[in-house]
Amino acid sequence: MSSLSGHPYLIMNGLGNRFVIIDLRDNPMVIDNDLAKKIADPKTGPGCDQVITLEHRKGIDGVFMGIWNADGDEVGACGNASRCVGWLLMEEQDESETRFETASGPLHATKVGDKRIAVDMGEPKFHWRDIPLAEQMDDTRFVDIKLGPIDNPVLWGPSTVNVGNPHCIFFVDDVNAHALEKFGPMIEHHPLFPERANVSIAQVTSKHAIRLRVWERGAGITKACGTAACAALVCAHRRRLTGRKAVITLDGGDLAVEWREDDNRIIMTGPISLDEKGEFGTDF
Ligand SMILES: N[C@H](CCC[C@H](N)C(=O)O)C(=O)O
Repeated sequence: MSSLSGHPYLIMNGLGNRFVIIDLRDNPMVIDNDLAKKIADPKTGPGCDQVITLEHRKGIDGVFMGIWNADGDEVGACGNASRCVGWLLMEEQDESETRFETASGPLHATKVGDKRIAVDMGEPKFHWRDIPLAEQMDDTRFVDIKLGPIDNPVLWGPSTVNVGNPHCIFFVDDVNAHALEKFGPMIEHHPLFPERANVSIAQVTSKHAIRLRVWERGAGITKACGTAACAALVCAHRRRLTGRKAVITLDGGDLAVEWREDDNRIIMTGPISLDEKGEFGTDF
């Protein structure tokens, strides 16, 4: 099994959501749980929220974007990293749009400005089996989740949605009034979510603006989460709290999200940043 020592990597971020991006197209290798954790942990590697790879995977045309959370688990979607990978491929191909694959399906990215990328994140899924939830819930706009030790009535009745990954969104009056670092992991690991969940608190400040804070599955509180921004917009619209377009303000900055009526697809637009070019040391 080839190692990563001496292999180059990029550090990129989307609104402070930090990624180590490794191009494995010329020397394919398996990133397992332990290696992903080692890369993501700043004590043992460059440190990041997610490890991202560019790969050629058997049976898949074009470039495949691999995604591993800091806890080492491989997942199917990462909105902020999708903008970064889209930008890298468009720079490489000298194009203003590009397509690439993920475990949750194909993505289409478009350059809409200098280091500003729009990604078509596909269609949301609301059926309880598609989130997935462990038991039948007929209205996933208001999920009856037993909060148990959290026991905070303000948090009752979150919305759930799958936007390539599972999300649970609590709508609150003030995002700063809730200890997300405490109840985030409890909901992430709640038995209602067999694949766990990304957990957000959303404060709707107008028909076209949402303030959002996120506890990411497998990564904890991050400065921004692109898929959570998409999840929050579609869930807010389903609850008649916003229109189909909104600016989502995360701790790290703003994303523009639109849930198109004509084709049911979610378009997420925001900045990217290339921060560093590095090389793995001999201990990899
Ligand atoms: N923690 C997420 C993956 C990364 C999502 C986030 N970084 C984004 O920008 O969407 C999950 O387990 O589904």
